Amino acid sequence: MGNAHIPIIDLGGLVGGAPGGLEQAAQKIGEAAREAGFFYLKNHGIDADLIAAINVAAHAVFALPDVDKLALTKDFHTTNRGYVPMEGENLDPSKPADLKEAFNVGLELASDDPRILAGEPFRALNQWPHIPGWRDTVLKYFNAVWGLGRTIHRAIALDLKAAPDFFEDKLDAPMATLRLLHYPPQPANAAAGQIGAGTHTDYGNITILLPDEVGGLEVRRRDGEWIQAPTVDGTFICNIGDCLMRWTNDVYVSTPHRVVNDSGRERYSIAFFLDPNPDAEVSCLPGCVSADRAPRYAPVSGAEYLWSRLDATYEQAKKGS
Ligand SMILES: O=C(O)CCC(=O)C(=O)O
Ligand SMILES: [Fe+2]
Repeated sequence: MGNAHIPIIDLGGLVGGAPGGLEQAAQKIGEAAREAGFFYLKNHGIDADLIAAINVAAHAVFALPDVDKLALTKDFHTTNRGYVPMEGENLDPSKPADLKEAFNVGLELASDDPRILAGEPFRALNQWPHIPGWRDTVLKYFNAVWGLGRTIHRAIALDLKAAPDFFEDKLDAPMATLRLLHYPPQPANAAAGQIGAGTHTDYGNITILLPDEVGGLEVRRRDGEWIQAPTVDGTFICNIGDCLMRWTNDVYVSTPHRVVNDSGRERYSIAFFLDPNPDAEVSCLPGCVSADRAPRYAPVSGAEYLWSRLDATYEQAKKGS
C-alpha cells in the first residue's frame, strides 16, 4: 500500500496570488475531488510556528486531569463544542464506540452576540480550558485554516463553473469545527471492530487535517481496497465532505476513511471541518447538472443538513453507554 492514489497538490500559486495560480489549483483540486476525494496540500501558506503551537495545544488539553476535561462537556450535544470523552461517539454506528477523545471549538462569538441571543442553530459559546495562551493559539489556528478553506473554495467554485466567490458568503460565518483529537494505542482487549475512528465520510464541505507523524489514517479506494494515508511532512490532508458532494450533485465524492492506531504510540491529530453557514442554501450548482445528471437532492439549509448527520453519530454512542 502506498499513497500513490492520493495526489499531492501544490497550493503555492493559489495562496500566493500568482498569475494562473487559481486556474491551476482549480484543475488539480477538481480532478482529485472527483477521483480520490482526498489530497495532500503543500505550500499552503500556514506558518510552521503556528502548526507547532497547535500541536502543543492539543497535547496540553488532553493531558489535563479527567475532572477538568469533563467540566468542559457541558451541553455538548446542543453546542457541538467542548470535550468529548473516550468512546463518546461512533463514527461508524454499526461498530463499538471510537477509541479517541476530542475537543471541539466552533466559531468564536461573544456572549451578547445577537445570533446567540436569538438561539440560532450552532451558535454557542466555546468552552476554554484554563491553560495559559491556549485560547489565543487555538483561535489563531482556527482563523488560519478557515482562511485557507475559503481560498480552496475559490478554486472549487471555478472548477464547478461558478464564480470564484460563489462560496464566499456561504462560508463567512460557518458552522466550522476545529477538532483536536487524541487516540490511545489500539489496546489488545478492544471489542471486535473497535478502532480509533470508525469508517465514515465527513459531513461538511471540506476537511483540512493535520495528523501527527504516527500515521494510522486509512482511506477506502473506489475499488474497495483500503490504503494508508501516511503523514507527509509539511502538508495537510484535505478531503471532500458529504455537504459539498450534495452541492455538486455527486460530481465530487466524499470518500470513506477510518483511523486505526496500531503504532503502539499515542496519536494526535487536528481536523478542521468546514461546514457552511447555517442559513446557506445547499442546492445543486448549475454547473453540476446536465442532460444525464438531473438534480439528485432537494435543497436544504446547512444547519438542517449538519444536525441530521450529528444526531446519527451521537445517538449510537448514547445508546451504547
Ligand atoms: O484523526 C484523523 O486522522 C482523522 C479523523 C477523522 O477522520 C474525523 O474525525 O473525521
Ligand atoms: Fe473524517
